[in-house]
Amino acid sequence: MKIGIMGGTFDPIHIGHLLLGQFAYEEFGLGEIWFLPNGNPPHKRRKDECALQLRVEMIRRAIRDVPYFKLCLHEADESVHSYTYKTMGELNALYPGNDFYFILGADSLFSIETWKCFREIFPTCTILAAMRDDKDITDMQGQIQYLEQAYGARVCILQAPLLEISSTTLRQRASRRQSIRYMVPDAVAEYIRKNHLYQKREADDGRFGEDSEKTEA
Ligand SMILES: Nc1ncnc2c1ncn2[C@@H]1O[C@H](COP(=O)(O)OP(=O)(O)OP(=O)(O)O)[C@@H](O)[C@H]1O
Ligand SMILES: O=C(O)c1ccc[n+]([C@@H]2O[C@H](COP(=O)([O-])O)[C@@H](O)[C@H]2O)c1
Repeated sequence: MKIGIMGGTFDPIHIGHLLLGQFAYEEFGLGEIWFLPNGNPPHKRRKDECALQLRVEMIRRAIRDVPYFKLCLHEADESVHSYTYKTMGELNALYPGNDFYFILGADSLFSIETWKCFREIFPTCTILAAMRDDKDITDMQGQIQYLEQAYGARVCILQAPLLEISSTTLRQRASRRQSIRYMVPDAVAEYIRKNHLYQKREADDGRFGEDSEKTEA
């Protein structure tokens, strides 16, 4: 089977991630998309980060209605750093009949040479790279050609809607008690609200996320 791997910190998961999964599934004829939350990402250490268990719960809620979206807990260990080269090597060994497609945004494609043992990633998967932020198609094609020639990487452009949305923006909006509706699935917004995630104050005054009971107009 052709498996898409959507790796990320998912703090929190948002519709940008889900759309990448959906478009990769359709465009490349994938059988399943595995959402792979990293347990202990060495490249992302922040004071306000959510514990792995909470990030996983948000993914569960985000993907529960989509039969071909799965949760992959292979990196779900906060006691060790998560490294893609290691994970992809292990997934290939564990599931030898599958072909893996690693899905990422342009920011990740341009920083991949800073990843640990990054050369070892390329033989384990085809990379599906989506455009993001300030990188345009010419930048992307240049970077793809470079990675192919320098390392024998297999990289394809993933045509997905360009969305200026990030987990950083969502954490900021949540901490300011601005709505995150439409940027995350309703079930994720509800989970964030109920558990007071990304908020400094303990109590929920009901304003957050505009998810309090509807009144008639
Ligand atoms: N809006 C988006 N468009 C394209 N790719 C995205 C988008 N959001 C996230 N990605 C990609 O999804 C993968 C996982 O991203 P991650 O979980 O770090 O989310 P993020 O929104 O980039 O988080 P943060 O703002 O905390 O850095 C990365 O490869 C990233 O490039
Ligand atoms: O292996 C590494 O050194 C490495 C460095 C940066 C990012 N990654 C992986 O790239 C994916 C997207 O990461 P991020 O930072 O956007 O959440 C996710 O699966 C990370 O584990 C991996």
